[in-house]
Amino acid sequence: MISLAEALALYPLHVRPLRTQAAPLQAALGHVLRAPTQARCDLPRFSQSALDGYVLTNEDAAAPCTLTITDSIAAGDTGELRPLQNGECQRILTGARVPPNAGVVVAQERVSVVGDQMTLKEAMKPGANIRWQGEELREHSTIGKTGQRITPGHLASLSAAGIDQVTVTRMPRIRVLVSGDEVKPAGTPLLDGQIWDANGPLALTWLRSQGYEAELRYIGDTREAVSEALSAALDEADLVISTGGVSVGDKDYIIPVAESLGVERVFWQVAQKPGKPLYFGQRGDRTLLGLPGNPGAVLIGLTLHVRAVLDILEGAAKPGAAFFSGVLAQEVKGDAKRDCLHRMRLDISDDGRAQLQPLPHQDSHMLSNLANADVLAHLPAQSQPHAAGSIVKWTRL
Ligand SMILES: Nc1nc2c(c(=O)[nH]1)N[C@H]1C(S)=C(S)[C@@H](COP(=O)(O)OP(=O)(O)OC[C@H]3O[C@@H](n4cnc5c(N)ncnc54)[C@H](O)[C@@H]3O)O[C@H]1N2
Ligand code: MOO
Repeated sequence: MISLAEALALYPLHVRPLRTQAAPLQAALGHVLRAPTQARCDLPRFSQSALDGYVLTNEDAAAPCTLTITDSIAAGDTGELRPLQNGECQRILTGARVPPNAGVVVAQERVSVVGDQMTLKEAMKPGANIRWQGEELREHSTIGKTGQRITPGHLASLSAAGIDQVTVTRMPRIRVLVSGDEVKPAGTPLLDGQIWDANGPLALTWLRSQGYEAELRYIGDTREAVSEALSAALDEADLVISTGGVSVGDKDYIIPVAESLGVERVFWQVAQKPGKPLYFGQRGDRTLLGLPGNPGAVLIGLTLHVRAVLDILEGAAKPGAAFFSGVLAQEVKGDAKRDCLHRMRLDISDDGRAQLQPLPHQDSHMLSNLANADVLAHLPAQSQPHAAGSIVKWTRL
């Protein structure tokens, strides 16, 4: 058995990022950038007004004055601009280009206008209310680094800088195999000894919530069924996620069958609770994560292990779940041998402290507390209890 930290450290040593491809920007949301992107223009692209008002020279704006309004410039006007003369100003709208010798823009609320005469009542600071060309960034400067996952805001900033195509990893192909003779899809009538499926919905909707699509297959507990399904999945997918059948029971076929199909084991069994009998193996560039069947173990498998593998496949700079610190609100029993991953409620107090409220029903066959849980707290292996008030790491569920 290896520690959770050791398991997470092994993924980057074995999983290789998928090949890259050019993608139109709009299709790149949620993908990881695999080459830096450079702005194709200064931002702002040209010096422009920040307000609806009047544009004048710095000399005229240095003292109260009355000026003649000679021109009007709107956002989107592309014609030649007439330079300002002393004693003159121009009407200007937000986002419009300023004339070449513009000094300031004054908001229309701060002046009085009679006919074509504009009166400035008080002196203005040079440069006021103009968004200067390149003040945010310069053409060719980097606005996206290799390894960043593209968010809507990042995508918008790339678009504003003239980037319409980016280099990203293609989306990983994922297959989910839910094993167990007892497991039936929700809605199916059950016989004694059968249960409704939790792992299939958990895996598929977790993947969808992270931006991935996957195909799901149910497999019965025979060597032949497991072999046929695993073989097909390993042929088709970059990542195969199975649930169940990885412990020591008579019908736990996932590992022996995978290895008979050429999968090489990297590890089996991680000192984590829940989810101890987790399996990680590879056949060439294909990865198999065999998650233990208890739904609580699947939750940890997805949040920590699948997350890390997907991030590496996509070339993310910081693979794996992001952890933050919080204060444990109540004492929690320790486990001498395994790191515990507890589902908790996160409260941010008025003084800004992240308080973690442990929830009942943490056993690995239980999921009902997820109706109230926001985070997974990582409680390192220790025999003594985790004291109320101690600082622990947590990640979002
Ligand atoms: N002698 C030992 N027995 C077990 C050990 C051990 O170390 N020695 N480990 C236990 C632990 S810890 C876990 S976790 C489980 C994992 O076993 P498997 O991966 O083989 O999972 P299954 O036996 O197939 O299922 C476990 C449990 O989960 C239920 N299950 C399975 N699939 C679903 C599903 N899709 N939806 C809802 N529930 C599901 C299944 O009915 C079982 O109750 O092994 C322990 N045993
Ligand atoms: O590892 Mo199991 O998920 O503890 O019950």
